[in-house]
Amino acid sequence: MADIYLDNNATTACDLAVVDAMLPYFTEQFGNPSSIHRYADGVAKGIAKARRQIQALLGAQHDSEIIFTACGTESDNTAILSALKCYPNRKEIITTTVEHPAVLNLCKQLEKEDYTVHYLKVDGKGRLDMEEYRSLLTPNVAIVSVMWANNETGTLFPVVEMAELANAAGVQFHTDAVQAVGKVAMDLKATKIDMLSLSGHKLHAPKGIGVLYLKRGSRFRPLLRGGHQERGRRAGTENAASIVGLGVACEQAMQHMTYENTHVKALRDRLEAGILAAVPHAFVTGDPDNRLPNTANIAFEYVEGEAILMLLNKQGIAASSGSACTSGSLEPSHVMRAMDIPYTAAHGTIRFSLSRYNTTEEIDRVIAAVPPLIAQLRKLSPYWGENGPVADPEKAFAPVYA
Ligand SMILES: Cc1ncc(COP(=O)(O)O)c(C=O)c1O
Ligand code: FES
Repeated sequence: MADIYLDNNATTACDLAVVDAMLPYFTEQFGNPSSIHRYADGVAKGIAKARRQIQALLGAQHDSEIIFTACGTESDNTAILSALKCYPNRKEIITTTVEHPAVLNLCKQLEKEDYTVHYLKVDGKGRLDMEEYRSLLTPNVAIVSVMWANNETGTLFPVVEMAELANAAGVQFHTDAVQAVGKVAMDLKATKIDMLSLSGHKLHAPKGIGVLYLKRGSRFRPLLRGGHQERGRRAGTENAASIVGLGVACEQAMQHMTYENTHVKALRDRLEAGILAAVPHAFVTGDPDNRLPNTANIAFEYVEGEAILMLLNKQGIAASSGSACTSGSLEPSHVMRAMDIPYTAAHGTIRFSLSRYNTTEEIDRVIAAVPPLIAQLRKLSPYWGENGPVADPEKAFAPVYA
C-alpha cells in the first residue's frame, strides 16, 4: 500500500511542473544572471518572470517589492534586524508567544542585547488579545512581528487589522506568512503590511528558497552585504533554478487556491470528524473558526505523541507531533503551553497537515488506522484504566515532567 504523507506544514513535495521549469537552469541556462553571454541570456528573464508570478500571488503593488532570500528563516531575521537598524532609538519589539523559532529565538537573543520583547499571549484557542496589543503599541516599538498562520495549529491571526494599528502608531509591521502563502488569499497592496516572509518548500517549490516582501516606501537595511543583487537589498548570486521553481509554484498555488479552501478543507474536516467520532478523550486544538484549510492538530489525551507517530509510521502514515520530544526535550511544544493545553493532552498532540495531493481514500485509511492505535497505546498508559482515565492523572504526571 502506498504511503500517506500528512506532514505538509513541515515541508511539501515539489510539484512536477516546478521541477520541469527548474531543470534548464542547471544545464543550458547555468550562467550568472549578471553576466553578458549566452549562458546567462535567459536567467535574468527567468528570475524577472518569477518575481512577477510571486507578486501576483501576494497581490503586491510592484515586482520590485519581492526580494529573494535563502529561506523563511532568513526573511524573518532580515525583517526584524532591518527595523532595529532603521529605528536605532527604539528598543522594543512586539511579537507573540507562539511564533516559529525563526522569530522567537532571534527575539531571545535580542533580549540579551538590551531589547525588550513583548510576547503577546494567546487564549485556550490560540487567539490574541487585541487590547493587550493596542496597549503595547508605543513610539518605543521598532517592529511588530506576528505570524499570519501558526505552523502547529493553523490558527490565523488578524494581521491585516494589526498592521493597520501598527501603521497608525508609526510602527513597522512584519508577518511570517510561511504557512499562509498559497492557502490564504492575499492582496498586500491593500494592506499596511511592511514586510512578509515566505518559504518555497511549504508550497511545492524546493527547500532553500525564500522571499522577503518589502512594501515600496518602507524603510529597510540589508542583512547581507556584498554584490548588488536584488537591488543591493540581498547580496549573493541568485539561486536562479529555485527562484524559477518558486515562481511556477506560486502560479500553481493561485490556480489551486479555491481547491485548497474547498476540497482540501473538506478532507481535513472529514479526517477530524472521523477521528473524533471514534476516539474518546480527543479534541482539536487552535481556533476552529479561523484556521488554515489543511491543518488538523488533534490532542489525544493520556498517550505520547511520539509513540503515536511511530505506530502511524509503521502503517506508512507520516504526520508530526505537537510535542518537542523529537528535539530531545520532554516539554510539550511552546504553542501548546501558550494555549494552556493540560500536559496530559499536550503530550499527545498530532499535527496532520494535508496538501492538494491527498485523496479521500487516504483520509479514510487514516480514519480507520488511528482509533485502534490510540486504544492500544492507552492500554499501556499508566494514566488509563479499565474504564478510561485514572483519577487525577495530572497529579500522576506532575513529578515526571516537573
Ligand atoms: C511559520 C514558519 N516560519 C518560518 C519557517 C522557516 O522556514 P525555512 O524552513 O524556509 O527557514 C517555518 C518552517 O518550518 C514556519 O513554519
Ligand atoms: S510526546 Fe514525547 S515527551 Fe511529550
